[in-house]
Amino acid sequence: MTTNAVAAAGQPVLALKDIRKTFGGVVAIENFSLEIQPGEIVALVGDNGAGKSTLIKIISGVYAPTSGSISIEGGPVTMANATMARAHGIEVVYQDLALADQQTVYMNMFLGREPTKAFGLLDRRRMIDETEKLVKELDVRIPSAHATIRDLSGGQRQGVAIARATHWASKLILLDEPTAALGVAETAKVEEIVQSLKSRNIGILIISHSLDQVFKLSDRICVLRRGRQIGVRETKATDKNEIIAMITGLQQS
Ligand SMILES: Nc1ncnc2c1ncn2[C@@H]1O[C@H](COP(=O)(O)OP(=O)(O)OP(=O)(O)O)[C@@H](O)[C@H]1O
Repeated sequence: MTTNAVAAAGQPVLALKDIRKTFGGVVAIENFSLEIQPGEIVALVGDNGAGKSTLIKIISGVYAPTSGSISIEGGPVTMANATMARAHGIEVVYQDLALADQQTVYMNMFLGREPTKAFGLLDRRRMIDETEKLVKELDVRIPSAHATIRDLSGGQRQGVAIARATHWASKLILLDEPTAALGVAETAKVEEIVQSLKSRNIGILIISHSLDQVFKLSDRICVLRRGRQIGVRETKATDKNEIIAMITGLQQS
């Protein structure tokens, strides 16, 4: 084990402490603290406007928190922009699939981070090999690494987006409503892929409006209401009624 690995052992991949974010007079997030362990899936739930997207944007370097701290494997970091978050091993998968439609699957896996060989030429062989290996491992069923994104179904595209995040994320993947635009069978396939990421020892934070999905995938559930962290529950030790009551602030009968 390297010194870094020893230092990191037992540390959460991500620790947020007392995060607060305001937009002018609007308090979008207050007093938010959460730790995510390697191999853990944490679901972030809350009604519209609860602050979920704001939190994802803070973790991925899109917004700076107004106050509070972020640590990766125990070391404090500043996430000044999205590039910095990526350099810290954090990748985001959005519901609207930030893929280049006209490009092949393998080009999409490396967008902006293409490996090169002599004279700055793209190392296409390596891109194709790495793409094929990963889509096989994750069982993303696409015709080929050469397929063009626009010819794929929504589920296949989301599979590619998750594979890309998996390729680059050494610490954490943020999934923002990854199945919102998908049908039933495609959702099931994407859920299977997300589940399989646990064995890669990275942390996963997933935003979902589907409590079925949250209960199927997560180890813990974190509830936000109007920017406040209402509580975090072990998924096995709670039920939908309790989570709905936490989301709405109303007792379930
Ligand atoms: N750029 C911004 N400028 C001003 N206010 C903002 C901005 N982004 C978010 N907010 C406010 O912060 C609060 C949290 O919004 P956020 O989008 O994070 O919620 P959400 O839980 O992701 O909601 P949804 O489920 O509808 O996407 C809301 O009151 C919203 O209006």
